[in-house]
Amino acid sequence: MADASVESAKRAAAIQAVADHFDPSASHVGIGSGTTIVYVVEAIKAKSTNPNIRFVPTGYQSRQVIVQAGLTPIAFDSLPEQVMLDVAFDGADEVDEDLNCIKGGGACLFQEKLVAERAKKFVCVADYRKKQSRLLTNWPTIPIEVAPIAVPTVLHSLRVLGSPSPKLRTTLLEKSGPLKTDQDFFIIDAPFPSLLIEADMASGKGKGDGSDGTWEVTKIAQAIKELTGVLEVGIFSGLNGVDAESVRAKSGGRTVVTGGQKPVAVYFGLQDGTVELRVAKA
Ligand SMILES: O=C(CO)[C@H](O)[C@H](O)COP(=O)(O)O
Repeated sequence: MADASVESAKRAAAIQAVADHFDPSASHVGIGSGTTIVYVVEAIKAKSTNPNIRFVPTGYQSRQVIVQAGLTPIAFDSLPEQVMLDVAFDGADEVDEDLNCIKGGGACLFQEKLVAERAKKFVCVADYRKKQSRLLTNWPTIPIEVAPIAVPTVLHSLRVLGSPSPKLRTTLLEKSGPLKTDQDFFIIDAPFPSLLIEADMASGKGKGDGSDGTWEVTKIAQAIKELTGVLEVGIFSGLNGVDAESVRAKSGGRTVVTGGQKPVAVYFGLQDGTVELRVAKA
């Protein structure tokens, strides 16, 4: 059963995030997946006056939420090539102090990453349980979307990378979510020791490349993504949309930046009813 304090924390954070980042004159808005996003859509619906806005879902559940609110969905692959989303909102399973996120608790990470990277700014909304200083503190595992035929080899490779007991997801987590993804792939949940951020490497807390048992957020995401059979990894790290755009602009548009996965802002609903904001460092 939903915990009332958690639910009101999600709602408070959603209302604040939408007040700060949803512009009713926007033309395209990304909508993530999960339970928190329902409150975001509720707040958007209350503020939206423009019938021409198109909402881009991150999967089946997300599309249902958009349609049930009476808003108009548009499929990600129907977006004209030049169109960027004005903003994308999504939940997260855990967020560290550099705004790196773990996502995929609801098995939607692949489309969530496509949508986040397509947005000029990506904004996360979460309750207090998700607010941590390092990833893999409270949320135990990295969700990884894998082709069914590759599950045994990816499980083996994850153990080689240092995950003590990666497991194929065969039961629902506490939240609702399919065991097969919208792509008909599987999810492996891989535990690792809590992940280092750049400041930890600078202060000598570990090499962060797995050689001493420590992994830095982006390095483990890259190492897992390189495994054949892995479609996507539920770590959102690297650049945020604003920084990615400035890198592209400086190269005259010739650099394809894989990134823009990180939120520019995360709104945490707290237990006392207030909302705490974490923003990207300047
Ligand atoms: O990544 C996700 C789904 O794959 C969700 O955004 C994440 O799990 C947060 O969900 P909730 O808002 O229900 O806590």
